[in-house]
Amino acid sequence: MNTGIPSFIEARLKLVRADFALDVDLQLPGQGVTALFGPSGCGKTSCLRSLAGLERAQGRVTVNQTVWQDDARKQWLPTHRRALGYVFQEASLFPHLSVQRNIDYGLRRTPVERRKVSQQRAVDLLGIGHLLDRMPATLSGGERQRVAMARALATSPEVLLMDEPLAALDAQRKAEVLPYLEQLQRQLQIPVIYVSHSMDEVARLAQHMVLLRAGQVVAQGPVTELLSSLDLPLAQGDLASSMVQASVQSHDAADHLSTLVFDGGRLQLVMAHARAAGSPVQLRVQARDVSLSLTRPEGSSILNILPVQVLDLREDGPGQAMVSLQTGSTRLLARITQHSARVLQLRPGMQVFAQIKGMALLD
Ligand SMILES: Nc1ncnc2c1ncn2[C@@H]1O[C@H](COP(=O)(O)OP(=O)(O)OP(=O)(O)O)[C@@H](O)[C@H]1O
Repeated sequence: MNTGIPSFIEARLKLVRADFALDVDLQLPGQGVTALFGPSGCGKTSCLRSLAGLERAQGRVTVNQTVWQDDARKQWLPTHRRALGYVFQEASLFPHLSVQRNIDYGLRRTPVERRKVSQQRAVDLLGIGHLLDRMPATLSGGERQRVAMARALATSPEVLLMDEPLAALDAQRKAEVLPYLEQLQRQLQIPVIYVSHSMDEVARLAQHMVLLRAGQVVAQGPVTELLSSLDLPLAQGDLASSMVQASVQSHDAADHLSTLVFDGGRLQLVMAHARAAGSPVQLRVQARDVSLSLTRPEGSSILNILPVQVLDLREDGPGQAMVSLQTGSTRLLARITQHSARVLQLRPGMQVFAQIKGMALLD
């Protein structure tokens, strides 16, 4: 949405290669995580490298109203003069320097008056205090990546650019690093642009998303909106899902059942480990796990039944229909058969009941 107020990051970039052209116009927020998302080869890395000045795209880039590049005015800041931190897929630490000295190296680049994140803070946030004397070759992949993030943070960047920082890690190491990324995001006011092709990662980390395809922006906006927009490929097919931001209201220890509240109602979820009342909880609800009925089902084993309004519906492959739904400000998707959509005579604006058969806890 163009409000006339400049976004924190504005980038108009064109890059032409033999078999590929990047042509994007980005307006990105100054807080939270923005995911650059799309299929392999769509230009995510090229876009990130162009923002950093590691790739010589044509156009204009401003960050917090500082011009990083403006070809019309022949302005170009080289990468080392852009206030950014860059984290690559494979941690690129200096092998001959200890963890401490790797971090010092990042810090030296930052003039004292621009230092907002102390070295101690960066070390604490990434939980690497016990690793400072170690050499990079002795670290696990996950630890190396945490050090790389701390080094990037210690430069007090205006923006952190991360190119699939978890891609080289196995599932267990990923699970180890993800909480640090979340922590970093919650505790600091530094916006992160995060390249990923994993929807799980995006759903868990990002609030904002740029959807790329063949070098072009298909859509950009809040993740929850893009996920449930029936015009976009994310809300199509068997893997479509929506997100619910909730918080814990109470926990029944006997049944391990937590009651969660969100803008749109209440949900109940079995949680092995109780969380304190008020704790935030992020849920992913798959469209195929949501069914619809015209009246509130009685005597069902399904715990979560919500009154919702039908926003829109589309055919979604042979015999299937995708229905977008709203309750409060929360959007849900239901993937049902076209037969059922016809029998229920579903139309935009109708009030129905959504039964949620399952949901995944994302954090
Ligand atoms: N240095 C290069 N020289 C020539 N072509 C390149 C170069 N780097 C990338 N490309 C091409 O540019 C296109 C975009 O690549 P890019 O790496 O930006 O995509 P991506 O979305 O990040 O992909 P992936 O998810 O696989 O990492 C691809 O067609 C790729 O083959």
